[in-house]
Amino acid sequence: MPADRRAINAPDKVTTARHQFFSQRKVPEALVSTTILKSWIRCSQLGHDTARPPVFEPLEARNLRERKEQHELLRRLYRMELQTLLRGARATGGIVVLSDPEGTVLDAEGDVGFAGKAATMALRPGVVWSEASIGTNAIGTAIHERRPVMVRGGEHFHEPHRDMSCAAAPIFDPTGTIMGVLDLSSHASAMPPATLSMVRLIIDQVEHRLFNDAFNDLDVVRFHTDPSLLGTARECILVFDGDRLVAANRYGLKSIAREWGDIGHTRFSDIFDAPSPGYVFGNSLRFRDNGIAHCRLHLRGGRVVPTAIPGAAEPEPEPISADGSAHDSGTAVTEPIPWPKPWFDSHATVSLNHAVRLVDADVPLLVQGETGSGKEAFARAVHACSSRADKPFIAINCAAIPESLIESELFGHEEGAFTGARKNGARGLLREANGGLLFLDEIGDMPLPLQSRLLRVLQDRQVMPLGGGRPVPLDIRIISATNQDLSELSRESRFRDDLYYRLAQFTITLSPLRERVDRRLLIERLWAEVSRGQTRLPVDVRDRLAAYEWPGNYRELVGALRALAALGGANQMSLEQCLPQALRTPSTLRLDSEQTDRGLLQHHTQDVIRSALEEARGNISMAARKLGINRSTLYRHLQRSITRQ
Ligand SMILES: Nc1ncnc2c1ncn2[C@@H]1O[C@H](COP(=O)(O)OP(=O)(O)OP(=O)(O)O)[C@@H](O)[C@H]1O
Repeated sequence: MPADRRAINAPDKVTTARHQFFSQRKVPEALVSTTILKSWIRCSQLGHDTARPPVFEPLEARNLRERKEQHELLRRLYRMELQTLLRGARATGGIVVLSDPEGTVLDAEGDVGFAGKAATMALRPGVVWSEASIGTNAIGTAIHERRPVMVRGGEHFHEPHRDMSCAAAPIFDPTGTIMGVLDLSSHASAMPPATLSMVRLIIDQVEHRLFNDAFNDLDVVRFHTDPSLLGTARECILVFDGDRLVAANRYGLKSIAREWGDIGHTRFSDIFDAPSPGYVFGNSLRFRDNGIAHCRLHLRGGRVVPTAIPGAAEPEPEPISADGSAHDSGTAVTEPIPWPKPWFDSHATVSLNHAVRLVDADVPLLVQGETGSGKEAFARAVHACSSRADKPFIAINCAAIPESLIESELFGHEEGAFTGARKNGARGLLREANGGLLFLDEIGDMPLPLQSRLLRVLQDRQVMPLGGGRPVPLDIRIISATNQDLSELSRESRFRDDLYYRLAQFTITLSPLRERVDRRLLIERLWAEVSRGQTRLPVDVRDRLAAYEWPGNYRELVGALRALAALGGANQMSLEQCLPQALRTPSTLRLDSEQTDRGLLQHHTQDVIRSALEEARGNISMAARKLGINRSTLYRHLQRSITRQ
């Protein structure tokens, strides 16, 4: 038989597969995709018989109308894309079909000729195209698989459907629930393989629109490594409530290697190098693995973090004067310099993650650190990332309240409890913090008698206001902070050791700013905030700032940067001139960190060489072999260290 006749008469793979599966009850090997094969198996188990047409009952007109109303948002989004879809359908002489999440066809339009034929095959509004109802088909199988599916000709379960091919993809809402399915169907032979890609592109648009004007009360992070894709349907979108991922688009999930099921269980700090979106500034987002993406943040309350996306400029905010009223943009008024957000390094971020878990698990924390090292900022970040983020955060500075008032401030009082008591009494800060987090700053300065009272409150989990009244149950999480050595104070009996053990069930020590290795980066970020991104910090000024000891830690640094921005930001003075006095005196500067690094490296190299020589009992060749370098290199190192000494 000539080759061409053989080709014409040979059954195609799908026909062979159907014969093996439906007639011979065999599993066809490599003739159809596993998606189709699995669907055939499912449909057989559901009792479908390929020889008989499926039995279905279309919805009555009234029920169909109701169903359409129920899915009005889906249909509106679909209609926005309809013209493009119809162009695609016309090209293949096919129809566009929209179904609800159960597979009920809501709308079907396109080529009149094919629409008539499709209707005879039951592909018309009101009919449910689930696998259970119709057998293997693109709509039902896409719903089952939760992904785009193409079903061509004989891949359909039932014989009558062999005449058509369908490409369908589910539309996901931002939490991963299927909202509906979009399908393009045409004559079996007319469907080009690219049809499914086109359906996917349309779905991208529909899903992207779901984020417009939504989530105003949450933080929306839009990002992409390619800045030109920001603002398009292919940008990655993640939505956070505090630090918890609560919604996303498919691109967002894919970029962070997560799935729909991870929504609600993933924290911002699991992915990015910051505790929550509120801690990101500017238009770059750093991943934990150090990758960088361009981003655009819409923080809760409608605040948009400024970015520099071409063609997507944000409207200029109206200038606000110190008293809060808007003023003419022409008036030369000095605007208040912003207070920058804390920017944690990787050590503090790890501690933050631990702290959030501990606080959520009701384990009291003690945060230690020098003055200005960010203890309160840290506690606030813990609160913002904890499950109590929407509950109160009450900070009490035990050193700042006069001793005579601490008791009533903390525990509250009844009316007339003491001379000067408030008219209707006071709830007290402990009760203000009920349900939320209490931050006891400078706990080491709490007077001893009050320590006993606080201990009792913590043990009994209830507070009794001064002057009597009924005890009030308390549900608070506690973070205490100190810049003193609390264990030392307790050894000297200046702090109750039982209270110490109660409050310090886990201790976190924040490092001083001078020990932070990414000081240059930190300074640049803080500067970008205080200068509103309008001036660049000269490299030498940045390096001087980075090299300073900063005894007042972040508080001092932030103060200096704000002063620099106020004086030099508008270029009235050079930034160099505006440096604080202490920074203009070279003796207060530490070694430049690169020099320090170089010194450490040299020191380390000498150590390694010394021990290799010791092990080799002074034998240069053997020591060089141990070190994996040649003898001349080792001689050069030895020569250098001798000249240095
Ligand atoms: N990691 C950080 N990055 C940038 N700024 C920070 C950081 N931590 C704290 N700050 C800023 O430094 C200032 C002082 O911080 P904070 O009050 O938290 O320090 P503290 O350790 O509680 O001080 P004290 O010991 O005096 O109570 C604040 O303006 C805060 O926003």
